[in-house]
Amino acid sequence: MTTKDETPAVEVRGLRKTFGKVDAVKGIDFEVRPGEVFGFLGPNGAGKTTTISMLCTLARPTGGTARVAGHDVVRERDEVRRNIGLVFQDPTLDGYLSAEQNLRFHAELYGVPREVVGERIRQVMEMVALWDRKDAKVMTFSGGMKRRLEIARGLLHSPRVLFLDEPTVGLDPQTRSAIWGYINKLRHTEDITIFMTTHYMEEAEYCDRIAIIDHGEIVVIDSPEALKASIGKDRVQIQTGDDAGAITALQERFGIEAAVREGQVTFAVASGEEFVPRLFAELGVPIRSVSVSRPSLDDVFMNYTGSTIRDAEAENGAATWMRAMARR
Ligand SMILES: Nc1ncnc2c1ncn2[C@@H]1O[C@H](COP(=O)(O)OP(=O)(O)OP(=O)(O)O)[C@@H](O)[C@H]1O
Repeated sequence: MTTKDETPAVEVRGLRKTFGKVDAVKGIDFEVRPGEVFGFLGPNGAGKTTTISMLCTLARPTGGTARVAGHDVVRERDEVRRNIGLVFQDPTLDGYLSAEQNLRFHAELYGVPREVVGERIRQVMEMVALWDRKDAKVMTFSGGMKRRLEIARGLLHSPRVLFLDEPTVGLDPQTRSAIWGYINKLRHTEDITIFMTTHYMEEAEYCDRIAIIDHGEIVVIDSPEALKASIGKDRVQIQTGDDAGAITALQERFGIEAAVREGQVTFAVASGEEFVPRLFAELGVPIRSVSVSRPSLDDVFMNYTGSTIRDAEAENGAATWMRAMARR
């Protein structure tokens, strides 16, 4: 029998952070299991970076506790730091050094034993497909290459938990999907837990579990599949010759609220495919086409927070701007 360490990789109880009058994180609780890819999904300003900063010992909690790799982030800061790797939004690579020199510098900081450092550098650089560029100065790298190098650097000292704050923000879709390729590969090659933040729905899909965070609070935590299933309804979109008539008929005959979205009459219904034959038989308005789709994480976010992630970002952006103006 193998004895697997089941200490949670991250354990958070009542964690809070306030900045003056701003309650950035309002007392959150969650656990991340060893080996999980766990995502924090929320709009800009939701409190994701503040949470990750506390977990990485870069910001001191106002209240509550957090343990990472079994160590308290306030009382055992050094142990936490030894056990984590960080990839943050702002790059901290030295552009004048080569890719390999950047990693050597980091290896010294973290006390990676000399006899293994060369091999380990090669291993992590191969993982992100940068080994053939090891001698190039980092200032010649594209944004995507820099992010890949940062991931390699974050892994160099074989951390137990890798923290990624918006790992693909600002990158083009192709590079984003390449970065995800590397992250997925990691789960097989390294014995590691990954904690990441994102405001991209499609990225949250790659996580084993996600916590949806809004206004400093966790609204719900589960696997993307379970969250989508929890909505319990499919999205049906129809094209008709008479949208207004179709909306009225849906209300009168089926008691369904529908609206025009993206140019099509759209509504939610349990077991969409089974509903379609009834729709054709009973709507009384000609239907040109119909599509049924499973709920997306967009629908999940909307269901649990009452707004779309984009609307929430616009609202948070306005609030941040107003606070900044008030401080002037
Ligand atoms: N140093 C600070 N001083 C004052 N307010 C802050 C500070 N850092 C964050 N905040 C505020 O705390 C709230 C949460 O911010 P945070 O950066 O954690 O959000 P986020 O979800 O990570 O968003 P983003 O993706 O934009 O970083 C916001 O209202 C923000 O304005």
